Amino acid sequence: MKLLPSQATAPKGRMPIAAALRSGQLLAAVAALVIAGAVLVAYQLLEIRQALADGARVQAAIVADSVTAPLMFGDRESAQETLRAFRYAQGLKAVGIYDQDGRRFAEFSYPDSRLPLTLQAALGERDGGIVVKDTVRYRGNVVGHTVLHVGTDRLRGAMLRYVGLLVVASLGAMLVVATLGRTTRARVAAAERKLDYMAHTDHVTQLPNRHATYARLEGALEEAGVAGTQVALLLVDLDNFKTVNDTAGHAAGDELLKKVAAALSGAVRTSDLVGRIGGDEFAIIVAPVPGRASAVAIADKVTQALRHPFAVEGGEFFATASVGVCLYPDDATTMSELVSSADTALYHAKQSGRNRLAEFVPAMTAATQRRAALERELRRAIDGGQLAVHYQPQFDCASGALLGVEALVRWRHPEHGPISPAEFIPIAEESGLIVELGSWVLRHACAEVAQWQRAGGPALTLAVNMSARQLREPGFIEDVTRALASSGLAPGRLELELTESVLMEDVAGALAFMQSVRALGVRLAIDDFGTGYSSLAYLQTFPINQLKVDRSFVQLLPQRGETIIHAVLALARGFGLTVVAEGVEEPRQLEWLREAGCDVVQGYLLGMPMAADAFRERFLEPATA
Ligand SMILES: Nc1nc2c(ncn2[C@@H]2O[C@@H]3COP(=O)(O)O[C@H]4[C@@H](O)[C@H](n5cnc6c(=O)[nH]c(N)nc65)O[C@@H]4COP(=O)(O)O[C@H]3[C@H]2O)c(=O)[nH]1
Repeated sequence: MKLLPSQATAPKGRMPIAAALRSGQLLAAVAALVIAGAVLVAYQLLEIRQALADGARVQAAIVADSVTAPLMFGDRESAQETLRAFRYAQGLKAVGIYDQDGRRFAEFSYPDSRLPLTLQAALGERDGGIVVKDTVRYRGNVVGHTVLHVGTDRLRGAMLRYVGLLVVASLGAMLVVATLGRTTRARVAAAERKLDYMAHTDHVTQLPNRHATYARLEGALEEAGVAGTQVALLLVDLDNFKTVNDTAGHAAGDELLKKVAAALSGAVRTSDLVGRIGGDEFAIIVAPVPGRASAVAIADKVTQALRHPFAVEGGEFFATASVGVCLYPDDATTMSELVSSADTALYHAKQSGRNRLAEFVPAMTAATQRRAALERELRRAIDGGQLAVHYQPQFDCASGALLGVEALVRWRHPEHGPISPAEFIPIAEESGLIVELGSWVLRHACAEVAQWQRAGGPALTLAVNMSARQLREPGFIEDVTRALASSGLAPGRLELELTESVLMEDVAGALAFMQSVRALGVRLAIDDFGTGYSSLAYLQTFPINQLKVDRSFVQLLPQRGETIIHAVLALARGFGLTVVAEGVEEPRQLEWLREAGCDVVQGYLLGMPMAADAFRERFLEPATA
């Protein structure tokens, strides 16, 4: 299944930013409007009430000024006439005049708002309205009082209009805010979707990235745990992706990855998930899977899908893959265990030759752990003085004279004791440590062999093994030059041994490398000859000096293997090369080789690989004594 990044990633229980923003903004806007509205309404209420009271006070004062005479002369009619002018006054409920003793003298009022008979009662009576009083004086003496009673109906009406206006204004403002907010939110949501996509998608292949793939695996395991079903995890590692990147460039590498992603997606069902979890590593999750046989069948389909060449800019490339298969819950019960077991199976698939698939079996774990530990410790061993070079003598087959030595690296682990090069050299090759290790062996052996000669020993040829990785290392030729210069060993005394498979991996590269080596005057030999698949035509092209017949042929002698060795010897003579037979363990093998005309011999019969001191003692000191 192509994982939709948004699906894969929306974390449970978390509100997306846009939604949170939307509800938060709305609440804040409503709260702000309610508070501001309440403050404005309260303020307006006080203002209007104050204005009504002020107006009533002015009117009371006017009445007081105009009723002095009627009061003094007891002219109720004139007073009444004066008050009648208030029939047009808006909001007024009653206006009255009281004499100096506080008795009602005259009044104008509406029927339901009659003023009481006494001033005291009139001042006490408010009925929610506003009551104001003024004093009527004549030459400083109080002659009466005026009282005005103003209703608050107008106040209510004004407030209702004001609140209505406020609500309309607020709704308008909210509409504007909502329109602007919708645009902002749409932008935020789009940015959020983009971020989410980028965070969970591999930008080269557009497949779910490592994070999204493992999130999906976690979900699949949870579901399988509940439903009681099985999940298969397939880890797919491209075999030679680095070479494509190195030789054709990163653009071609990216294009190849895209095509591989499409091929993988095409090889599985749409309900399965394909993700890219590393540079050249993909993961396939099949959930649910009926059983182990189905998982292996899918893995097989995946390797088949990558068996054809892919056309990318810069040529056609093979992107064969190794696949590790692991099943939940049979092989692992947790996600990390499942991933690590699938990784172990992948490692074993690679070990057993590329373009393979391997199912996880528990026995794999111990071997892989040891390998990982050895890789870690080998790094320390190179600088930590745990390595040594041992020397195995090589002799002239006819005369028996010592001609040279082969340098063979040894690792004495502080806890595990000696570890075989057959175990740690492949680890060093895979991890790239071989570059550092090989250059240490080269420097060390050149210095030691040159020193023997300076001490009076014979001029020996030094054979040093080389791995494919060193051949591709740009600084290797400088390493050789430096080792020769610092040791003083003559270039013609150094011989680099390359295996057939190393040469055939990249013929053009190997040829260029060999020409640079030969230009230094250093010799070249093909190691383990006969075990690879060298085309004889290349023997003519490669500037080599010597063939080393593999010990598996020598050990068949004298009853079997004769034909092959005769053929090798004839071939070498034809091309002007010398032949070394390695692995000579028995006198009759030596005898046979001598009679057949082999040039050089090496093997336990003639001398085991030994430490420098032991070698000097046995082979050099008699000569220098
Ligand atoms: N059965 C038998 N074996 C014999 C006899 N004579 C020699 N041998 C063994 O055969 C191997 C010869 O080395 P190789 O084919 O280059 O194979 C080497 C070589 O490929 C690699 N190697 C060792 N040292 C280095 C090194 O410094 N650099 C690199 N790149 N590879 C190395 O490790 C391989 C194994 O090395 P060793 O364990 O030292 O094993 C050595 C040596 O001890 C014999 O008569 N009988």
